[in-house]
Amino acid sequence: HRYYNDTILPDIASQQLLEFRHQHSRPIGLMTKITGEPTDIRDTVTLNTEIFDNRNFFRLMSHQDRERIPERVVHSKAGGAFGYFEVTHDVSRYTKADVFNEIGKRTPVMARFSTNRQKLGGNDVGRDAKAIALKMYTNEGILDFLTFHIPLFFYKEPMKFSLNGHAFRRNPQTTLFDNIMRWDFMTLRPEIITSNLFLMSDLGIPDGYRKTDYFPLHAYEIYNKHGERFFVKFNFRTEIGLYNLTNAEAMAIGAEDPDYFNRDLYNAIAAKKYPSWRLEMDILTKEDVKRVDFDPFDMTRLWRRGTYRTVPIGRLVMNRRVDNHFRDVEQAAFSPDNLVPGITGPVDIVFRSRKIFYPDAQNYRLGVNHANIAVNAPLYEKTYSRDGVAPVLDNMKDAPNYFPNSFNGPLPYVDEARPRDLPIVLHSNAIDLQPASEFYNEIVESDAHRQRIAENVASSLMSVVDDVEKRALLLLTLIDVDLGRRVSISLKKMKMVSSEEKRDRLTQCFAHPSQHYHYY
Ligand code: HEM
Repeated sequence: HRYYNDTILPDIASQQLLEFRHQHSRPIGLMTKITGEPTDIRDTVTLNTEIFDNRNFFRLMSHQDRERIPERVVHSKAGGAFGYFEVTHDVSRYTKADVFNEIGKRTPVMARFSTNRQKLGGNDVGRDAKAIALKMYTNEGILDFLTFHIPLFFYKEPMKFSLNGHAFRRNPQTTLFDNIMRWDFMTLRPEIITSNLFLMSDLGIPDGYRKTDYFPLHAYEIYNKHGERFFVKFNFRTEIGLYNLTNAEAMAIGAEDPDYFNRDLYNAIAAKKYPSWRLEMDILTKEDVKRVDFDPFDMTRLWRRGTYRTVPIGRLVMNRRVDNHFRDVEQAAFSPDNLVPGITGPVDIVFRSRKIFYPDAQNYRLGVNHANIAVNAPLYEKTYSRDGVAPVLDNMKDAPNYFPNSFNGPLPYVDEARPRDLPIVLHSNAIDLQPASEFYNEIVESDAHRQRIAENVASSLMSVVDDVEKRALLLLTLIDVDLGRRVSISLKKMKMVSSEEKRDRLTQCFAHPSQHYHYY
């Protein structure tokens, strides 16, 4: 705690303005219009003046009208930081990617830490997928990893992005999170249940962005300089350890400080407790892929233990706060398709659709030249793309704008090692509850944990109509009879609460919408 006059400032984040004044003992310069004209002090007020003659007023106000750009359709709320990635192990046997070769090599990175279902201004501590979007400024271009803190994805049918997104976000009339919508959709598309059981478990609310693992989820194809290919899943393992919040802790924190995750990230870096992760990859060879008895490209399931080997690659360390959130975090544009030689990328249908939709969203949100915004810019770039809305930077000046040309415009190179064909992956559309059952029986470590999952599920079923509830109980029983039984008993107990108490609960739950809505 620091004192300022009589005010106690609770943490480093609250001292940001004091820090600024500490660094600048005098005003940092003359105030100007955005065109640079110095502002006369008479133009800083309009009272009793002719407003149209004010040389400052219109530029200032019309700029404010345009301060907001569209928020991301998902992962709207976030914090960010800069840092580096350092190679600790030689993985050149598996990939020729320059960024992962040469022990000790450091690559600058930027990360955006977000929560999936909250809008800007929402509550960080919701029971929700947390994410890191990581941008590596490598010598061979930008390499992005978009990750979730749970190790599998909601669905394998990309069309579900929009429809699942609607069902799990806000009711279009009430604007509330709506458990009927969620359970209706989930029971009609049961593959979504596995990732949601993860979210209902103790792993569902990590204690801040630093204290959890992150997974890019897809099986990526990578190749070495001899053209040999491997299929890998990358994992970012937190070095500080896994810590989660209980429902009660999350409720209490969320009521006090909905920005708990962003505050923790900011304060930790300021206090030099740098968040860090070990990057490793689980590897299957081409032959393994043919041999295993599950679909390794299906993002709704985990690779079965014992079928792959894990190899460490390096360390990710976030050691610098962003100076300006809008400039560096809101304007950041990530795409899983930002890849480098040595990493061909994922081959599944979800990835193939993501390739299209990230640049599409960013062309809308930031404009077609979003790669020219400082935070997105690669170390080196020479293209034949031209013009469009700002920023165009030098727009490749007077270089030829067509290709091929005989006038020394930029030339392509030959990557001898790059595989010539991509594997074609066809997925089964059968409903497979095995991943959910595996999670419940093999990954969840104790009966007490199974009981907490059942109670979280039951709590979310409290406000669901009978026919959907029946379908949900049937689905849970099909996953595992014990899960169905536990949820059913918990639900009955919760419903037996006297009607007066029940009214109180509901009142509370509306007063703290996070209890039944955000937390699921
Ligand atoms: C069909 C599948 C998916 C589609 C169509 C999709 C689409 C999108 C879109 C349109 C955005 C907003 C981009 C922007 O405005 O800059 C976004 C953000 C994001 N997505 Fe996905 N997504 C999909 C699956 C996934 C998966 C599997 C992951 C994680 C492994 C993921 C992680 C993220 C993250 C972390 C962000 C936030 C990026 C940021 O911080 O700017 N998404 N997604």
